[in-house]
Amino acid sequence: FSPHTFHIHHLSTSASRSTAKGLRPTSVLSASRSTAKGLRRAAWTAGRTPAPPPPLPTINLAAGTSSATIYPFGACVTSYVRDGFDYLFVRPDAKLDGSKPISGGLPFCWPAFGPPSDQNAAVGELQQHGFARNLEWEVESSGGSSAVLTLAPNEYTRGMWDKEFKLTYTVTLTEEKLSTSLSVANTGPDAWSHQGALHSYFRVGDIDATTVRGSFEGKDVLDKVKGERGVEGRAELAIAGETDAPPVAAMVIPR
Ligand SMILES: O=P(O)(O)OC[C@H]1O[C@@H](O)[C@H](O)[C@@H](O)[C@@H]1O
Repeated sequence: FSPHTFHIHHLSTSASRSTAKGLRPTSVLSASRSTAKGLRRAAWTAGRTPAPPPPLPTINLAAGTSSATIYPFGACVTSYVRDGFDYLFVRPDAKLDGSKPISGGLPFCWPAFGPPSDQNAAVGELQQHGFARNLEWEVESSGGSSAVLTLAPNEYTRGMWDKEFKLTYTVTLTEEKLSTSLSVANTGPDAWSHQGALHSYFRVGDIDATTVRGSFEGKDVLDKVKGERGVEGRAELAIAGETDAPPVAAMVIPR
């Protein structure tokens, strides 16, 4: 068994009530890209309301022989074990101390997915992936096989994004299935646009035997490894090397 991982972005936008979905696999980052990412992340986390001191608290769910682990930090499900197999993957270099978002499991990108852009009605200059992954969520209820977590604005979010909202994330485990549901409420008087993406890390047993099917064909993609835009010609993706090519439409809600 050799563990590999790929991300799958389940992405939706709500700018014009349209939705966009994108699937994007990736593997190991090159050193220079990783360094650049680290610097951007450090700038982003400076000034954030601190996470609780490590070790971060976790919520453990159980249903029969299945189990799941959730970090209220980022409302991130980091483990889902069924029949002895953990379907989720946490990157070996992931930080689990609140110093940066958790790179693993089912992290949330909200209220933005793509990088800062003056073309983007939803996010403007907001940091790529938004701020929901950077914050400790409230645990509204937890026990046995389900948990409900919420996130509301604070000084940190208002400093970047002056919108009023309430996010409610419900995680439910049964012996056969893990279900997650995110509800986004606008609690203020003004309309706003946003994007939400589950930046999922799945564990796979054999990357050479893995393909990802989705509505990729004909989509403009930004190939971040090659540093160029292109059009995806395939409907089913095999992973032959480092892959980081999100669909362009998923990254920006046009103004
Ligand atoms: O924030 P994380 O979980 O470390 O994920 C980072 C990845 O996020 C993706 O959205 C980007 O396309 C990648 O370039 C980047 O490496």
